[in-house]
Amino acid sequence: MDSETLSTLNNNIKNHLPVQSNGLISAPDPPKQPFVIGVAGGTASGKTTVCNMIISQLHDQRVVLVNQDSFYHSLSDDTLAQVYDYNFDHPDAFNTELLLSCMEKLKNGRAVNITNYDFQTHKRIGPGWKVNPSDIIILEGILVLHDSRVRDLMNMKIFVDADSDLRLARRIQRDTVERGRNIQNVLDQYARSVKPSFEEFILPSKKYADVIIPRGGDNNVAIDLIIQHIRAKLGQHHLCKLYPNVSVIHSTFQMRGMHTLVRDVKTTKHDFVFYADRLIRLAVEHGLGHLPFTEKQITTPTGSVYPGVVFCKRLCGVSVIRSGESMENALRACCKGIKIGKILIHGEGNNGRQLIYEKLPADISSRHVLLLDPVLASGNSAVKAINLLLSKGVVESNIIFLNLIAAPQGIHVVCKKFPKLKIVTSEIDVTLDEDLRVIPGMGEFGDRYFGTNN
Ligand SMILES: Nc1ncnc2c1ncn2[C@@H]1O[C@H](COP(=O)(O)OP(=O)(O)O)[C@@H](O)[C@H]1O
Ligand SMILES: Nc1ccn([C@@H]2O[C@H](COP(=O)(O)O)[C@@H](O)[C@H]2O)c(=O)n1
Ligand SMILES: [Mg+2]
Repeated sequence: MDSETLSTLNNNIKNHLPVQSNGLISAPDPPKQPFVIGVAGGTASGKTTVCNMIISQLHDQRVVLVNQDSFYHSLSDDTLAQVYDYNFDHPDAFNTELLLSCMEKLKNGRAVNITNYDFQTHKRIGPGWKVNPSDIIILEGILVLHDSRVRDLMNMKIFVDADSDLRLARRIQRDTVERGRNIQNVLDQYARSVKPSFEEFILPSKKYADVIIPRGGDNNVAIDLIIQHIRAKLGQHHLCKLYPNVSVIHSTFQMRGMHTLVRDVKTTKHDFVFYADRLIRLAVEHGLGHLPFTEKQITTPTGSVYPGVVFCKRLCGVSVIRSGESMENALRACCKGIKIGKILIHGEGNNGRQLIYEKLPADISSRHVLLLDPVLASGNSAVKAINLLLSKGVVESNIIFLNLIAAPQGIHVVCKKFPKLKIVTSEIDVTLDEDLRVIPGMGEFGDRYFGTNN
């Protein structure tokens, strides 16, 4: 790339990002994308039944269901003449390109038109229905976990499992009643293409599932867990829309696994520290990603020019004693020689919080501050700590508040009072209990981390 192209490229990037008065470029916020759940499984395993149960129990218009059936290719008259040879369970039976483009549009906040599919005429039938972009998209169908491009759109992958004899029995019953078939048609099609394709394409896709639901719609425990998870996601989406400065680290099942260990009351101190440290490191890295940067072109050992950026240097950490101190090592590991200040606030419940101790860098007003506290509960201590930083001259928009978990109540309190500050957390919990403890939470973080609990 010549330097002119490079400079045009840099200017193009720069023109789309907020540039501060000091020339620093602010890191862009990723768009808040919907949470996509894929539900696969063999025919008549109960996919549609499970999805309908989830949707009716959620009773929330922010959830939308998209069926892979709507993307079956319509059969031409020639193919229709030999429909008994046609394999409706092969990946090629679907217009996956169209499905991908519809899902991409929905993910990017655009409405799409989706046609219905008629299992009797084997054709897509118009005019279809308008699907609005929603916070949760459930994509259901036999082969939704088969294609890696479709899988990559998903945040959660479910496989509905059911015994194959039961599936065949249900299919015979359903297809003779609802899909205009007779028993012989169903049995022939099952032996010729449904069963072989299940074994070749559908069953192997089970390995990609994050959650397997044995016994389909009869498995109320699994369905309840999924509903709880979706409710938590909906609450999170609501808060992130309300407060654009709240950033929740993208949830992966690795992260959920770490949260499961850290939150589990049975986890030993050793494991708690190990997994809390992993989560803290992620929160710190994510928080650093929100700092502004300056551009810098460098030359690589191959003689090529690389349009790089330089980290923001005027940084400091401030830990809220004691649990915030658990985050200091991760910050030091990421930012060599970083200055770290401390604040101790005392007080419980809704009664006034008191500042007991503070030790902050003398030049803190000219720095970006990473405020460290693993748990944001009521927000009372956070408000006290942030007010102290502001009284020292720190610019509100230069504060990034790093947490592992945050209660919605704490987020409301902090974001309403300090709309320019950024909160970075790895999970938003459900609520606070009457003692202002985060629920489900992880208990007294400091005690568990430093081993001072009983
Ligand atoms: N748990 C269940 N108990 C009894 N019948 C069920 C159950 N789950 C599904 N069915 C029935 O089995 C048939 C296939 O279920 P469906 O949800 O359409 O499966 P899929 O979408 O996986 O093909 C339907 O007629 C449905 O009513
Ligand atoms: N024209 C068609 C299209 C599909 N099928 C069968 O439907 C099954 C997928 O739907 P499920 O609700 O059972 O998941 C699939 O196994 C196809 O064989 C069909 O028979 N005719
Ligand atoms: Mg179905």
